[in-house]
Amino acid sequence: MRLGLLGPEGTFSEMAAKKWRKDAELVFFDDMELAAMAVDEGRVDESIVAIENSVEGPVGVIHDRLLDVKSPIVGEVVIPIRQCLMARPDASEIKVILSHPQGLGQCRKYIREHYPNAEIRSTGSTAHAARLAQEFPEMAAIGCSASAEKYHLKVLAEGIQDRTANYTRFLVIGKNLPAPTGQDKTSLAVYLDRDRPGALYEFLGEFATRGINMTRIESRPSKLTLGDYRFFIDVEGHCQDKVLGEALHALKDRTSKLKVLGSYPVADKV
Ligand SMILES: O=C(O)C(=O)Cc1ccccc1
Repeated sequence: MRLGLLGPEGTFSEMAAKKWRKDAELVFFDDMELAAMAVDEGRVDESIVAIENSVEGPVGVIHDRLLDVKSPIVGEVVIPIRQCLMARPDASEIKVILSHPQGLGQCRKYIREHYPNAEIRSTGSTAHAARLAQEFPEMAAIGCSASAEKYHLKVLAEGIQDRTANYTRFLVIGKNLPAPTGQDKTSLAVYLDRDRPGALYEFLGEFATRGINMTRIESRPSKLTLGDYRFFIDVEGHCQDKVLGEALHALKDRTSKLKVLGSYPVADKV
């Protein structure tokens, strides 16, 4: 089983990948979008990508990318995120702080208070930041303690995220839709006619009237014009469940621009 993810070694994505599947062969990509597309391209059997964080919010590019990905979402993994600041053991004064935009966004307060004059630079991943900090003594990286170990860096501070409770949810993209388990979630993307009052209300009404619980709604720009959006919606249930199946059927009659991204078992609570 080949599992694609954001690299290099030592990312939070690797932590999530190991939680999802202990024995997979990990295939690292330079950015998450490449990992998201890798199943469609036949490079891997599954991919794992971050979709949202409890402090910093959605990973926009992955939402947008899911519109083109043909392979279904087959699972989700939630992991706690504890951010560390790390630098070479012989680090000089820290002039530059590096991390993935999600890492920087989760530690804004810490950076502002402790390194108000540092230059902030975003990198492809937290492990990529650690790898750079290994080369330059004036740089520090924000990432997980595993990457400090991996790149022989000293942890200068631990648990520096703005909120102690900090969780990231990852999606697994795979080849085949898993069978219903009774504890599932379905992810959808929809583009609605914005010039009609009540379009979203009516759309969501198909769930509400059937007693289907919505667990998430996210809007993303359609990229067509300003003020035009797509909605990413998660609801409880599997698309092959009777009631949700009926709701989806009714919705497909309402709009041709509905994509079922996948149905998958709800992640274990963390
Ligand atoms: O860069 C990483 O380590 C990732 O896997 C992306 C990410 C970054 C910060 C928090 C969660 C996921």
